[in-house]
Amino acid sequence: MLEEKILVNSDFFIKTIQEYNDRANKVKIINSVHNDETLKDISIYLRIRPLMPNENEINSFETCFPNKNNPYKAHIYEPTFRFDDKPIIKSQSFDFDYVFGPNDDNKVVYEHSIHNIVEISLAGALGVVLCYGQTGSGKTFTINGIEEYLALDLFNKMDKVINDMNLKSLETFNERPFEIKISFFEILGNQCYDLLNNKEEIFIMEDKFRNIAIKGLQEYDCITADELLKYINIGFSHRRTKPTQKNDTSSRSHAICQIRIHNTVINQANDGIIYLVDLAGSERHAECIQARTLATMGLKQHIHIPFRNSVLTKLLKETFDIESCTRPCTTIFIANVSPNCLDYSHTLNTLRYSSPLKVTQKKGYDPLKKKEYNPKDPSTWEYKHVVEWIEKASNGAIKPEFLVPNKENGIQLCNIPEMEFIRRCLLSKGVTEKRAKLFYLKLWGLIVDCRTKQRKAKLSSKPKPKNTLSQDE
Ligand SMILES: Nc1ncnc2c1ncn2[C@@H]1O[C@H](COP(=O)(O)OP(=O)(O)OP(=O)(O)O)[C@@H](O)[C@H]1O
Repeated sequence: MLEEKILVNSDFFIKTIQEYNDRANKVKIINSVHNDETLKDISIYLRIRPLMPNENEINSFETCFPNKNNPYKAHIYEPTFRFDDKPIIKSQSFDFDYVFGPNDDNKVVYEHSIHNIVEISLAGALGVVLCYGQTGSGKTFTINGIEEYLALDLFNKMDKVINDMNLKSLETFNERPFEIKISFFEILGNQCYDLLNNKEEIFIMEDKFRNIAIKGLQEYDCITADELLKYINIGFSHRRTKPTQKNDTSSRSHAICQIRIHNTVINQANDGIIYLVDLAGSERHAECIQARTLATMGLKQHIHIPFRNSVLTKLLKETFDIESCTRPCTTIFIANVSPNCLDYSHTLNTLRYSSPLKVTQKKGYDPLKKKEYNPKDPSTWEYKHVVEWIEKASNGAIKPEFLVPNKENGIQLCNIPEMEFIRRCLLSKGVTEKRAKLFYLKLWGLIVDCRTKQRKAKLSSKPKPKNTLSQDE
């Protein structure tokens, strides 16, 4: 058996991989254009777990490593054999928005990749964290750890946000400006079950206005971080698991923790939502993410996003369907892998699948190149156009100095979450919450119209079959 042969030759492989890896770490980084500080629409991270004690016992060794000098690169080494049975190594490298190594604990993962989501969802945005990978690669370990830090962070950050948003100055301020509600459910094939309500069946449905609603789901109000954590732990303990060779408690379903943040001071605003998703292995959602990242890259042809094909992607439609999404949305995709030599082919699959999801711009695409000004497309507006639009569209009622105090351009204006947008509008004298909400919808009407026109234009420019992603199955 190949596995036995690999383990028998482990001394050779360990030594050779070490040499290869030392060499890979010495390669100079040229023109690396990563910027960790900016919160992108979609970020793709890799997490390599440590070897487990039971793997060490059988003489297993590591084949996947983060680059020591370039945190955006990972290397994988295939232990294999020549035709004459001589052991050899083949190496490959993959790029990510960041690579977490076996020594990075959940706190590091949380602080580096997730914590920004808390602030934006308190301001009304949508934040989605998806963990993906083969069985036993550390998905549940990661999402569980993130949930614990997030629960504490959410309650800690509330005071800061109340001050930053100046909520106390609003007439409608009350003692509990944010209500935090949690629900926890699992998706098993096309069926969904409420993990906080005796696994009752629930239904994810799309109404005729294409809004998604979950029928039958119980939500629990949490006053403290401890309460939030208590529900998270109950949800996890009720999840369907089955022992596998790799993992005694392998998950068979997607587990989704939904945290809804309702702002009681600015009632008109949509709630901020955080989804934490522990995925059972399936590639349908990754296909949607892939199509979604392509859709943001300025490609000429229309990219079809097959989000209606699974219950999960239907639920997370706003994440995937950039044309109908009416609020800022941030998605964090964490690919989890095992470094164990015996998991080599699964790990390579995950790397091959997830690394290209990272938004790599098309040749010749320059995100900094100025787009030609179009009064109907906010993404082309400079600050002066934003000011013009605010004054004209609000008949002078909303003061640009309050809505865009940092001289925001059109893209930045569209990225202001709803609650924050409404709050800024309320700083102009005489503006009511309802009027502020209508003004927000006016802006998003423009954005959606513009996206729809772009899609139609792309559709009419007849895509070449080899580049399209339009087959649903
Ligand atoms: N980064 C890590 N550090 C330490 N231990 C880890 C790490 N990642 C995973 N583990 C351990 O590895 C084992 C498998 O992890 P986990 O259950 O999270 O895998 P999984 O990908 O969710 O598997 P499945 O899909 O079968 O549910 C667990 O015992 C977990 O504690």
